[in-house]
Amino acid sequence: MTAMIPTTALSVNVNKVALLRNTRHLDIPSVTRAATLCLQAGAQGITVHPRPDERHIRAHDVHELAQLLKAWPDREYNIEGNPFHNLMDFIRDLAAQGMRPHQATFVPDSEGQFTSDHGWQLSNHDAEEAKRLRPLIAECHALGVRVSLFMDADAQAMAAARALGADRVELYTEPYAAAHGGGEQAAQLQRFAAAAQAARDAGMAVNAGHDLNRDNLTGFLCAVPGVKEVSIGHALIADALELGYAATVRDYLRCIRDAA
Ligand SMILES: CC(=O)[C@@H](O)[C@H](O)COP(=O)(O)O
Ligand SMILES: NCC(=O)COP(=O)(O)O
Repeated sequence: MTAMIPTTALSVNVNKVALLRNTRHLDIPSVTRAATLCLQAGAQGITVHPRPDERHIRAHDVHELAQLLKAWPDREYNIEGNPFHNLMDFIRDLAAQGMRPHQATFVPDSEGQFTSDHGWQLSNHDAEEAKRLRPLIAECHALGVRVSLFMDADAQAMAAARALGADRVELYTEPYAAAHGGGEQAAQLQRFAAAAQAARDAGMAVNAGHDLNRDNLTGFLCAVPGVKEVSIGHALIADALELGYAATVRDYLRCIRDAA
């Protein structure tokens, strides 16, 4: 099946399928089967965030999904994680085996972090961290892998992200999701729109993710036009428990289309 190319690509994060699978030694539910069903339903990509504690995605999942994505040449594989922990090893291994991901999303999580809750802080006092990121971004580029930096919606920080060589930023959308439906929603959307514009002005494309769902996705994309990719996991997999993968993915694609 050929995926439609909407303005915004949907990358399904399958972490939570692995989380459920890991509670037994039976290999169900299958992570690769979940990814296949999402791709068959039209998702434009698959995302994983292999955390160092392997609470959900494990090393073999990263490799099996890379193998699977080879059979879907018009779809993208996005691997998220902290490049100072385990992420670079995955990227180097996959590239050495001819299965490089399309995109690496660098996330500043600590080892064992509950879930991602902030983007990179690239202000002057963290110059040391920025210095360590630059060569890793260059290494990804040399391997043919696009780099996206996970960032708070701070317009002022976008030039610094670009100066490190980032191709994209992924805007951390939890503050918008938490404000959705309340008095702060409009102000949050303004912040995100300004940050997205600043990123584009600096020469980067914009991704978004964290706690996006069927209720808040269309509103976000209407207020923040031009987002290249949304990566969605927790809510989408929860919806799939009720609706099935295919119906769920189709409904998220509808949410994206409704914003176009
Ligand atoms: C960077 C980001 O927002 C996602 O990777 C999110 O953190 C998913 O991770 P968990 O599924 O471990 O919560
Ligand atoms: N980059 C965000 C992601 O992959 C999924 O986040 P969530 O939908 O699980 O909150």
